[in-house]
Amino acid sequence: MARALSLFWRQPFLALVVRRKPMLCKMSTDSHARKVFAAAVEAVQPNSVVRQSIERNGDSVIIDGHKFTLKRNLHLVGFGKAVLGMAAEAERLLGDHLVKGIVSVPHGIQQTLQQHGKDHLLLKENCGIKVMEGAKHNLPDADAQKAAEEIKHLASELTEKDILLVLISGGGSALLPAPIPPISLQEKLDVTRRLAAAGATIQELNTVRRALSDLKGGGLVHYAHPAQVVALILSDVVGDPLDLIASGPTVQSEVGPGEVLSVLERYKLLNSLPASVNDVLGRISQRTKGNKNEMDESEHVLNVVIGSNSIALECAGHRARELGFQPVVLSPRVCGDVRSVSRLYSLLARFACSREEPSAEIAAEILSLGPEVGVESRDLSQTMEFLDKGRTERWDATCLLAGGEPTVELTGKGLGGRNQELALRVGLEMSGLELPPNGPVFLSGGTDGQDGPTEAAGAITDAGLLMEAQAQGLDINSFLANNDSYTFFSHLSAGQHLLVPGLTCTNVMDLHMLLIPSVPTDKSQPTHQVCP
Ligand SMILES: Nc1ncnc2c1ncn2[C@@H]1O[C@H](COP(=O)(O)OP(=O)(O)OP(=O)(O)O)[C@@H](O)[C@H]1O
Ligand SMILES: O=C(O)[C@H](O)CO
Repeated sequence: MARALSLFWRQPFLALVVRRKPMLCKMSTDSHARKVFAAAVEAVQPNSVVRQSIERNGDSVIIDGHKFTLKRNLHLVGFGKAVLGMAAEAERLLGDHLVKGIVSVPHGIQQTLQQHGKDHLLLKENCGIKVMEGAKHNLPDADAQKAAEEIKHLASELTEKDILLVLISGGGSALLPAPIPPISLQEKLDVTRRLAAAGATIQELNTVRRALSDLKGGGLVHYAHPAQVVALILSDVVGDPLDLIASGPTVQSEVGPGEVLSVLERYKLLNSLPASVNDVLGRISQRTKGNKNEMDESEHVLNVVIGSNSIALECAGHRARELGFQPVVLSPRVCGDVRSVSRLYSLLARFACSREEPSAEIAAEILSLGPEVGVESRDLSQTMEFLDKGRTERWDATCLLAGGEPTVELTGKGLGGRNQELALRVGLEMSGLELPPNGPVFLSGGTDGQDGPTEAAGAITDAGLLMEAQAQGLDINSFLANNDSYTFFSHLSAGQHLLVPGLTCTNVMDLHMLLIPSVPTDKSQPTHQVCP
């Protein structure tokens, strides 16, 4: 068996320190999962990521190893759901050199932050940064368009002596709408809505948005030229692609018209586009990419990712270690259909908890899922190697962490989100397996604190889910068929499985966690743990 597995694993064993701690019961594991999730969210708070990325040194500032001289020449713009807290911290650190600023933030956010006691993420009155709220329900609207116009105006007045600090986070696309004339805001919105409804990914959506917008795809840099542009980015896209996060206003788009047209064709929109959109797409086809102006403009830009899913996973790992788990990070790029993703986690649970050597078939199935769920074979192999070591060396507990953004194909009309649906599916799949009764526990949560249109961020499940649901007269499969995971978890055990952290003020996609207890390899040993 070991030989069979070694065919799949090419990476050397990781050096590990094995510690002995008391075995965990399921209730405490559940609370540990919540603590680890909280640490992940804490690591990517907008104010702390900005604080960590800006080094102030008298009248100069160092960002990502680059030094800039401050001479009352700093201007600030921002757009995105987490940008207010980022701007508040930037103002605290650099406010004495700030000339003017404008941030475009979600409708109602200031009031919400106040109500949640998050005053440290709000800007002081008269601080020189104008806060413009818009994009109700995450959709571009006239208010967001006005903010985009003011941001464009601010950028276009800058000279080579100026620095433009650009704060970017998820939701930035809707908060910076600047359709290229003659496209109207409504026409642009209709195109993106139809693409989204047809199942286009965020990469595809933003490929099209960039082509129809004056500020996206490097447009903002164009207006700010010749000023120095420094963009601090909180990433909410798998793989942190600079040109796609908030549709890349500070990154010259390398994508030609062919790619834009092929997205529109893929979702059968090509023959039903408004004349204005066809007009703009036609003009883009004639524009030559990589011309001298664009190269000059790019030389004045520094783009830095200051917060991401990887950073959240790293800090989650530290917290897990403090709580007595051996952490292992699978990948920050988990995506694909929620069914394949749930299959992956239930297989990993089975693999880790096997009382005998796990079979080569499980390992092979895990590896075969890789391409569907966006995880490299190397990462899967390393993780299995780690889990196998934990199993054979009888570690007290292991914490497998991953992140990303799976997708749900909506077929029902229920209330739920991809995290709750994933947790429900993993719980259901684990219920059919022979697993120790004290674990594993699975958590899936959106780091923004909101999973789909629900007040929960996600849910926590384990192998006892099916029995628990049956005892309470809840039929998991009918809830799943109706995409009604939130309703299911609200009814189950008075909502105890729901993860409800409230407003987190950040967003670096989702976090997945599998907490795996120590598994006795000797069959004679009991597996039941009693909670104190
Ligand atoms: N009833 C449901 N069950 C399962 N998934 C759902 C349901 N309703 C919506 N979703 C999924 O939730 C996702 C939208 O979630 P959410 O509102 O958390 O946005 P998001 O993708 O995290 O965007 P943002 O980064 O802007 O917050 C969509 O992918 C959608 O398929
Ligand atoms: O604003 C957007 O385009 C999405 O949140 C991805 O960054």
